[in-house]
Amino acid sequence: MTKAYTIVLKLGSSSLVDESTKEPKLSTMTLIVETVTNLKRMGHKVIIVSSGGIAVGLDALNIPHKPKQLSQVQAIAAVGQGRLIARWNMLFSQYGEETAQILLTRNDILRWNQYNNARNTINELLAMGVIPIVNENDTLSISEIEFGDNDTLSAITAALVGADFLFLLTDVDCLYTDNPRTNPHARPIVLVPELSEGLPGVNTSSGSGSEVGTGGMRTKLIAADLASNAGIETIVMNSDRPEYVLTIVDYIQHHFRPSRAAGNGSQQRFRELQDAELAALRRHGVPLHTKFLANDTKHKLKNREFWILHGLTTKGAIVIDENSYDRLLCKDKTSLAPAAVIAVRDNFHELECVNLEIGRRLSNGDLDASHPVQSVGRVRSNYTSLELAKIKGLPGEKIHDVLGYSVSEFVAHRENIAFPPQF
Ligand SMILES: Nc1ncnc2c1ncn2[C@@H]1O[C@H](COP(=O)(O)OP(=O)(O)O)[C@@H](O)[C@H]1O
Ligand SMILES: N[C@@H](CCC(=O)OP(=O)(O)O)C(=O)O
Repeated sequence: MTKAYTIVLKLGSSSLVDESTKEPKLSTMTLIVETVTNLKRMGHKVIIVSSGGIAVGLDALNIPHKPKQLSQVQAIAAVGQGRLIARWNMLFSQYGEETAQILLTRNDILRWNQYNNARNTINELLAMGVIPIVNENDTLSISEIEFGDNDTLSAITAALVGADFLFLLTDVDCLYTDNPRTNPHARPIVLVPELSEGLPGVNTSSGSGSEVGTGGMRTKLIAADLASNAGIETIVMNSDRPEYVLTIVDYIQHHFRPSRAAGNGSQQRFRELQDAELAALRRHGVPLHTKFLANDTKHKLKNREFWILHGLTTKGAIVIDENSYDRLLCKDKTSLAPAAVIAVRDNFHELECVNLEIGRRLSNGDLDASHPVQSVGRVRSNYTSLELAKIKGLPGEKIHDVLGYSVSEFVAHRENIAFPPQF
């Protein structure tokens, strides 16, 4: 291996804790520590996203099942997170490696400078040779500010630091056509060139396979989609042989020739793609895993766009007309004027992140309720929903006349508008 990569390794709870006894899987953790140490010695930078705080807390407090009450879960996480990080520390210290704990909620990346601070801190740790270990701050997290699952958090972390690879280590070998725990006929999916085209014949609806996991394969697909949008390749693999991370990185670098342009195609084409890649894996002695290819540079989101689309929680919606949307998309990149706005939905404060939707305008200027609206992107609005309801449809110069003040002639400045990659 020659090129130095930045690699995010996400470990699910079921990989770190026995799902029934809740006892630590120390042998797996040791293998992970060895793998991370080896990757570091090869010149790669590694960030761990470690689940397991709640599962470890359940074990420490002798509580058999995760309670429903939020405050109890938060208390359990406070106990478990300390133990979890102590375990990682103890194992890494055997190899002379230093670790750092980073606990995040969406509140911590609410402002652009906070998001950048988080990046700077992680980069500084990497430069110091320290291994950052990230988890959601479950003790303080409530639904409004939570990432919800560590698959999503790991994708956001990977995008934050501009990683090359995101490895989701879990308790199955790869993505299958169906849950392999319940369907013995489920077939492996080893290559996904284009997640946005959907996955013909793949069912991930059964959720988590273990009592300690969150989200199952569904949240891994969401994470892969986010990472792909940020230009990061995602790999789903089994955590029982973490040293295979090295084999897989080596295979991707030296043997795998991605052809994302081909897309997934029809169900028949998709199956052929799987057969061809399975044969290649066997030929090169590479273990089963799923590769989700990344968007190319042209279709990859810039940092700030990623932050607006995926880092921030969204409230309400601003509905604009199609022509205004086309103007926002075009190359000269205009800002969003109040004249474009047809309707405002739900309540939001200024500079909160709001869904941007397109709808049809009736001749009286109102929204045509008989026509479906379509979500197209997100904006950070300069005005609250109440203010916008008063100034919608007006030219920017009229804002002062109506409100008695004007923060800006635009509803949202260009830098606060983001769209998913356009293919
Ligand atoms: N199509 C599928 N392919 C593979 N696994 C699936 C699929 N659908 C559901 N699953 C379940 O997803 C589980 C992995 O997710 P999860 O339990 O959340 O693990 P982790 O704790 O590693 O995040 C598997 O154990 C499996 O039961
Ligand atoms: N933040 C939580 C884990 C949440 C989560 O997504 O769990 P998992 O599906 O096991 O990766 C914890 O530390 O217990």
